[in-house]
Amino acid sequence: EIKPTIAIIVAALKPDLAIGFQGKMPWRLRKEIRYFKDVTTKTSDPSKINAVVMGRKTWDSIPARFRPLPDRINIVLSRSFQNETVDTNVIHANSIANSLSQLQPNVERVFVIGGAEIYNELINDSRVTHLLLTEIENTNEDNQIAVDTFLKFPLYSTDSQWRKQPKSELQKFIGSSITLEDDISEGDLKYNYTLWTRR
Ligand SMILES: NC(=O)C1=CN([C@@H]2O[C@H](COP(=O)(O)OP(=O)(O)OC[C@H]3O[C@@H](n4cnc5c(N)ncnc54)[C@H](OP(=O)(O)O)[C@@H]3O)[C@@H](O)[C@H]2O)C=CC1
Ligand SMILES: COc1ccc(Oc2cccc3nc(N)nc(N)c23)cc1
Repeated sequence: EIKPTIAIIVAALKPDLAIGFQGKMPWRLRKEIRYFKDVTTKTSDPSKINAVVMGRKTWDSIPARFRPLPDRINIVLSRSFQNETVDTNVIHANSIANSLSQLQPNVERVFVIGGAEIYNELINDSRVTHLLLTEIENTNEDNQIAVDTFLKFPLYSTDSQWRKQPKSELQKFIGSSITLEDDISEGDLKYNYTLWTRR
């Protein structure tokens, strides 16, 4: 059967690729959150739906009134889950493999949305072929951002198998209805959307 594309989607602060602080995101970037919602929700085939995969701790930290993330299948991973559909659009699974075997045929793309433990495992899973990384930079060295959680992604080493794609490839991947701005600034933070694929 056709296998859905599996993409990691994450926003990280360069150069150490920080993503969290005390269980939450270290920043709130309005336009970036809209990009996340639009990219993970939009399908090219209107009869299909996308899925988002997250760790149990990330699910637990979504306020109950805001979960499941709307208009997407929500897959939650926990080692203590059986593999079952627990609610409309909510699937419990104890491995990414099992969660993928439970997907209906109308799923177009699968997005891995966090958190740290899930990211750092799945970046090494060959089924993950795309990385949508929002690269954030702090333009104010006098105002350091508190972080305590990092991606362990081998992106910048010379022998890395991940290659940053040109912006045109990112635009193709997300579709022309989503506008890609460059060097977006919100407060002290400046960020760019990037697409990486395995070489
Ligand atoms: N900057 C960004 O874009 C994002 C940042 N984050 C940040 O990440 C942090 C949360 O990440 P983290 O604490 O690592 O938690 P996660 O959300 O990664 O959840 C971890 C849990 O997922 C389950 N799990 C992990 N691996 C597997 C596996 N192989 N099979 C089955 N279940 C598995 C386990 O659940 P159990 O214990 O039940 O077995 C584990 O405790 C927060 O700071 C959050 O803000 C999160 C998303 C996006
Ligand atoms: C607490 O629950 C959640 C925490 C983080 C999360 O993921 C994101 C939230 C907001 C913006 C996000 N931006 C990018 N590029 N990637 C993500 N995974 C994002 C989704 C749910």
